[in-house]
Amino acid sequence: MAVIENVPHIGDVVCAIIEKEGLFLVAQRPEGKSMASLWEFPGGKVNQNETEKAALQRELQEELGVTVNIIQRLTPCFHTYPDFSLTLIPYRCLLYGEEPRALEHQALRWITPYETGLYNFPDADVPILEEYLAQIRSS
Ligand SMILES: Nc1nc2c([nH]c(=O)n2[C@@H]2O[C@H](COP(=O)(O)OP(=O)(O)OP(=O)(O)O)[C@@H](O)[C@H]2O)c(=O)[nH]1
Repeated sequence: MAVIENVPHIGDVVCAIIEKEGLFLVAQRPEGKSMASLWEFPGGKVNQNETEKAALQRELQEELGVTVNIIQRLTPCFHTYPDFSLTLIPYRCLLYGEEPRALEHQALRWITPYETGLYNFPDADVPILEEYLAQIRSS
């Protein structure tokens, strides 16, 4: 029997997989927020009348104080949590040179693809990580 999920949809959330010299950036969500201490890709909700790319650059300025070079949109992931659903839209990005600062996160880490298993990510990130890791392994 099909289960009908009846939770609010928060809309589109863009996130950035920022790469540097074979590493990529993960950011730890702050205490006191939902999914505290999980590691995520920096980003946030797309506002009305805002493009995905503009939202991504705005969020990265707010959270990390950087502007990135947006390289590639990966496959969006629609996911339902117990209390809300979202569409998480990932972009591969490169840095212009500035070093990201943890303006809103507990911590930032540059990790190798091999270290991914050491970090706990929100469930919506899992298929995104799988697609990204498959891409870089085959390149
Ligand atoms: N930035 C980001 N958000 C993610 C990821 N995975 C994931 O499920 N999310 C969820 O997407 C939403 C992002 O919206 P937001 O950035 O505007 O919200 P927020 O961190 O202030 O959290 P809040 O909704 O608890 O206030 C959050 O509910 C967050 O938990 C991810 O990799 N990056």
